[in-house]
Amino acid sequence: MVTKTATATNLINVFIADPLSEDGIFPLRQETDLNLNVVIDTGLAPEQLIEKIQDVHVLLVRSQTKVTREIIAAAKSLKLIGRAGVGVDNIDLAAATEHGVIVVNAPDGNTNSAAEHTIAMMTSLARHIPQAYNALKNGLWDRKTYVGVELKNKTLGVLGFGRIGTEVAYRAKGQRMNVIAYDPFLTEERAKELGITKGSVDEVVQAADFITVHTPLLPETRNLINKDKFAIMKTDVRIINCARGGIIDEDDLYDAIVEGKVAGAALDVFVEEPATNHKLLTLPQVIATPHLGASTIEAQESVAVDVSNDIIKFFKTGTVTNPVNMPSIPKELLAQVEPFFELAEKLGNFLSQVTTEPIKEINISYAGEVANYDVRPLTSNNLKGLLQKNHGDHVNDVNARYLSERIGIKINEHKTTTAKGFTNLISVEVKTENEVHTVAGTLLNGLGARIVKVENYVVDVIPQGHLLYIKNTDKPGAIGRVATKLAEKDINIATMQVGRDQVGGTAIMMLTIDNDVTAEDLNYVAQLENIDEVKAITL
Ligand SMILES: NC(=O)C1=CN([C@@H]2O[C@H](COP(=O)(O)OP(=O)(O)OC[C@H]3O[C@@H](n4cnc5c(N)ncnc54)[C@H](O)[C@@H]3O)[C@@H](O)[C@H]2O)C=CC1
Ligand SMILES: O=C(O)C(=O)COP(=O)(O)O
Repeated sequence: MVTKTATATNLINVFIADPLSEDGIFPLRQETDLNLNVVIDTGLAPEQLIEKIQDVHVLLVRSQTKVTREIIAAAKSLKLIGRAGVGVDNIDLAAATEHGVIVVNAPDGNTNSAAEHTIAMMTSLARHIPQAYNALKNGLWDRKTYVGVELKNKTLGVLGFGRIGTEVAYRAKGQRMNVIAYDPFLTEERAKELGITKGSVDEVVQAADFITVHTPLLPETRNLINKDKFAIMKTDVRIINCARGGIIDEDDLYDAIVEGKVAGAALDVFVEEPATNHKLLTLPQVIATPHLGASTIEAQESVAVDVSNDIIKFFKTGTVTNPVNMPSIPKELLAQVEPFFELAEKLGNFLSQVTTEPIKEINISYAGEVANYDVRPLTSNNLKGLLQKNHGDHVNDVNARYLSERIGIKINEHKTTTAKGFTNLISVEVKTENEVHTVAGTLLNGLGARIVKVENYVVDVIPQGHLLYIKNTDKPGAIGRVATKLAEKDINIATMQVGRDQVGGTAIMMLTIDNDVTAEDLNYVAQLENIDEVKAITL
């Protein structure tokens, strides 16, 4: 993933809107190559935040700050939103993508803390520790009310078997529990390897004595546990939610506890937070913490270090380690496709300057070695180049595909192994209502990028600097006349390539020139005999 980077001298305003570990943001504090201006201002109301982030390039949050569409739209200079944690349900990802703002999170840093908190909550729930503690603090030595249940030999149902779900399962096995889990990505082999059982959602909730959820909050996981699921659970089941409020239907959970189906629930998260006045908190069977799953010194330091490092990496290299709103490019793939990024972008850029009507369709063909790779990042770069003419800096890898589709461009990618004598060849064709244009480029071993075909003509042009694209009728004298006219305008030709379809037919000239040309210069050349079209292209 490569996007436009700020230069080292640019001031980069980093705004921290939620409390982060000071040790965790140490990488930002000690960064000297970048000109970072770090401001910490937490607990702001949305209107205050909107006012303060107009010139902010990076917004750093945890789960409290809701990064809404309005906030993203107000932050005109925003390039990156960093989430010091896992869940990004507090960030409007669609709005971020549309605005070309990359979102990064810290997926690994709080896994252990969240898993430990889940186990602590399960144990507390089984043994009524918070209730007993509360009674004793109030002077009550009550040993009868707080008789608990053991974990040993009980079945723990885990819904969502990602990082945290897996860590919870390891620990539950240490408590000698049986584990049954559901996750769309959990395979039979993996389950076997871990000594757990794989089941469907219904099989999990039916078999379990304790149920813990560890999915993200998504449209598909909202109310994953609802009254239909409570209906098929064992009586006296215990429920734990240290993931997100909303995965379990709160009203249905309340009813299931009151009806005596559910023996108790341990909740770290709620649909509305802060949840100080929640009806579930009135039930003695419910124990709760105020979203503390990730609140350890270690996790907070770790997640803040991870996002801080990603911010620095982004502004230095244009790449990030943990992107959320675009596919992450694995290291090996990045090494393979990165050399083609610039070529792909320039081919798109070239076509945007040749085309005079709105583009309706783009056909990108990858041939030779490059066709063996996942070429989606290259297509993004190509589209970025294509849209830059009209969208300028606003288009980047994050939103190039989205913006192209939004303006109705049909995107087709093809792969073929035959590259017509080249090791690699990227050919791009754009179609408008009345026009079709093509360009193809390659990377020459040790020599860099070359445009090797424009329309149907074979050329050999370095895609850099100022180019003139001239269409003419293949008649003697055309080349000389163009050269003379340009010289009259003090425009120096660095290189010139010519091609034609047949003797006396249509021909093209591709010139690289040392300086930019004005519209008047172009007209001057266009009026020459046998010259049909003159276009200036800057790459
Ligand atoms: N209470 C707290 O402070 C914390 C809460 N969390 C929450 O925990 C969630 C999980 O975190 P990780 O394990 O690190 O994420 P993860 O991405 O490693 O795992 C999530 C798993 O959920 C699975 N999943 C998605 N849709 C599903 C569905 N419909 N049914 C079953 N499984 C489904 C995914 O396949 C994935 O394996 C986060 O999204 C976040 O909301 C995370 C850290 C701290
Ligand atoms: O990482 C997550 O998803 C969490 O829920 C942690 O939230 P927090 O950063 O503690 O507000």
